[in-house]
Order: sequence, then C-alpha cells, then structure tokens
Amino acid sequence: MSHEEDLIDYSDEEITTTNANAPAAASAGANGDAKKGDLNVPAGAEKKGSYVGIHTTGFRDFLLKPELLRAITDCGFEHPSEVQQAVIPQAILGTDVICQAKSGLGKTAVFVLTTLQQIDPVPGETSVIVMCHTRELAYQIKNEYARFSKYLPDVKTAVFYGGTPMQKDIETLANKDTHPHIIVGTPGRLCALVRDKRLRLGSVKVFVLDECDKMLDQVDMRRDVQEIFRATPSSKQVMMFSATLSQEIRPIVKKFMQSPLELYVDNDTKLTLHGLQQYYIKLAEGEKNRKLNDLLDSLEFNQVIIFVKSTVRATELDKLLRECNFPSIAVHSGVSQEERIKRYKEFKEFNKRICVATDVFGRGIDIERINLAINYDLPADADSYLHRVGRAGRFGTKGLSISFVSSEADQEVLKQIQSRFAVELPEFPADGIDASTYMAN
Ligand SMILES: Nc1ncnc2c1ncn2[C@@H]1O[C@H](COP(=O)(O)OP(=O)(O)OP(=O)(O)O)[C@@H](O)[C@H]1O
Repeated sequence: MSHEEDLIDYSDEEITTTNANAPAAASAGANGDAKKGDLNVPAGAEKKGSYVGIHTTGFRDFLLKPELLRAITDCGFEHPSEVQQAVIPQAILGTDVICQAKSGLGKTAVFVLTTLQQIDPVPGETSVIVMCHTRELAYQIKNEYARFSKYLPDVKTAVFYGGTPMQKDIETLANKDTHPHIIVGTPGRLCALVRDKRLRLGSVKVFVLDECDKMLDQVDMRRDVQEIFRATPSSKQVMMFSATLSQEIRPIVKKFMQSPLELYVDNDTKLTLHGLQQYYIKLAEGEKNRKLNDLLDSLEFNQVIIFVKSTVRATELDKLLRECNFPSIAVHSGVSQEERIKRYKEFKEFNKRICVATDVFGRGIDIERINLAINYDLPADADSYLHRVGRAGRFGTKGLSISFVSSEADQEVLKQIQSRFAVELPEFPADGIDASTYMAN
C-alpha cells in the first residue's frame, strides 16, 4: 500500500471540499421503512445537569451492564441527555442509526456505551470499528472508550491514525494479547492497514462514523471509508453521527444502512446552543491583532479557542500571542503528529489557556473549560461556524463566541449564519459584556 495515502491529513484548510452529490457510496442494501424522529433539545439549558428536570429516564433504565453503569457513575453522568435517551435503547438492540444532534450534548457516549454494551470480546478479533475525520478526535474517542470500559478489563481498544509509525500498529495487530476488539481511527491509516492485510475486518459487528457528513463529503475520505466498509461483513450494525446533516448528505449516509433509526434536528434554528452568546466585530484585516489583544486582556475566560484559516496564520498568531506573554499554544497540521497530540493534551489538561487552531479543532473536540471561541478568521460556511462555536458551551454550559468580520465574503457568511440558525448575532458592544452572563457561576 502506498504510505503516501496514509500521510493525507484531511483536517486542515488544504482540503478541497466536494459536492455531496458526487459518486454514490458503497451500498449496504436498500433503505427500508425509516423511523424518523425530530430531536428537539429544549432551550434554556444553562449548565451541566440542567436536564434533570425534563428526564424521566435514568441510565439504569437502559439495562446496561453493571460494569458500564459503574463507569457512568464514575464519570459523573447523572442523567442521560435527550439524544442519549432517544438513541441508546434502540442502538443496543443492533438497530442502524443516523443521528443528528446539537454540539456538545453527548453523541460520543451514545456509540461508546452501546458498542461496549454489545461487545463480547474474542481474542484476536475486532468487532467494533469507529472512524472520524481528525487524529485528535480519534485520540479523544479512544480515551472515552478507556473511561467507559474501566470495569471491562477484557475489552481492548486501540487507536490508529496517520503521522505515526505504522510498524507500531502492525505489532499491536500481530499479537493476540494486544489485538484490539475495538478500533478507533482515521480512514487513511485504517485503509493502509487493511490493504497491507495487517488489519482484518471480517469479524466486525458494528461500524461507526462520527462527524459523518464531513467524512462522506470529501471525495478522498469517502473513498477510504467505502473501502474499509467493503472489508467488513455485510451484516452488521451501522451508526453515524454529526451535529449537521444536510438534506444532500442524508441519502448518501443512508446507502450504508438498512432501516435505520433516523433522528434529525430538521429545524435549523434548533441547532443553536442556548447557553452560548454570539457576537461579531466588524474590522479591517490589519486591525485583527490589536483587537484580539484587547479582547484577551479585557475578557474573563477559563480557556479560549481562536480559529484561523491556515496553518501559517496559526503559527504566526500563536507566536505573536506568546511574544505578548499570553499562554498560547497552536494546533494544526503543520506540526508533527506527536507534537499535535502533546499540545492537545496540554490544552485539555488546562496547562495552556489559549489555543490557536485551524479546523483541525473545528469539530468534535471536547474541552470542558473552553468558554470563549473566537473566529479570528470567519469560516467559509455556516455549518463550520456552528461546529466551531460549539467548542464553547459544552453540555449546556454557558459560553461566548466572537467572530471577526473583515471582508464582503465574511459578511455573506454572517448573513447565512443568522438566517439559517435564526441566531441572534449582534455586534459586540463597545463597552464589553458582563462576564457573569457567559462564565459559569
Ligand atoms: N449524560 C451526561 N451527563 C453529563 N455529561 C455528559 C453526559 N453525556 C455527555 N456528557 C459530556 O458532555 C460533553 C460533550 O459530549 P460529546 O463530546 O459527546 O458531544 P457531541 O454531541 O459529540 O458534540 P460535537 O457535536 O461537538 O462533537 C463531554 O464532556 C461529555 O463527557
């Protein structure tokens, strides 16, 4: 196999996004009678645990393995979120699932818990495969498996992604004692392992795609996903998740499924995170650094993520911030993979409070203390905006987002965002805002 493909990093701005109507995905059979549900997460969820009042169900009602219930308690999860209530009971029965739910409301736990519930580990066999679009997200998901399988010592999970020595993965797979039952990874590396016949997927029972719209929207990534899909048995459970699932991508997603449970937030206005205050600042390109400096000086925050549009800009801005004595770190595809994961950990563990990132961190990344997201460069589309600002205000907590608008193209995107999500996105007040409105008590 060409190791070249393995080096593809799909996550940064170098990617060309293609039309979702491009060639059809691998077919897993016809779509049967879909069960549809409109998943409306209620407004006004102000902080963690605020779902208590609306839930009649607890994790115990899902009849999960006692080992999982213990781990859930250890994680501090008291009540299942709406998406968890809607999907877990069906998913543990092996039903295919397409699930769209707001950012930060616990989609990961849906597939982590339901795959662990169903797994019956056989030495040397992989029964669950989970794919996502960036290496950091794969690493994060692997850690979620570690948290929830704490009391299931026989279950082995491994993470495989590009930019690291493939030999290590090959050794893990060659040894029955280390061979994983659950594999989390990015498609390039997994494809390389499958083509080299190092990874055999004939025992796979569950196939999961996180951020599925992103994975199937890009032709190169979709091709890899399809190849891996074809290497798995035709009879298996397929589950796909994202906060955004456009009408165009849904038929493509469904081609991988049979009679799926479909949960969509069909009304885009319901995708807005209600704990998140969103503002814009109009300024010239050359004024961005000064403004950012002022904001970082004047605003209170726990951790902030600052999005830029290229690796070069990430490096430069990070350098500038550090020169001004801000505790900053940069994450993008321009640094080695080892260094990327090291920086991700540093930020996640609160050793750094400011992270300058490209879209590598635009989706899926869950860092609890981020309560400020700044779009130094506005993204090119409304979906990317929704994912990016969703890094602040996780699981119904409060947060603040500020977007710099400096060009006509930015103005257009701003309009799109406001109309599509019916979000109130006023200009950031000249005298700032009261920190208590976006900082947790
Ligand atoms: N039932 C629960 N109770 C408390 N916290 C929870 C619960 N479910 C998930 N969480 C926490 O909420 C946070 C967000 O979850 P997760 O990352 O799975 O969201 P997501 O829906 O995948 O978001 P995104 O669309 O941004 O990827 C995580 O820190 C997770 O541990």
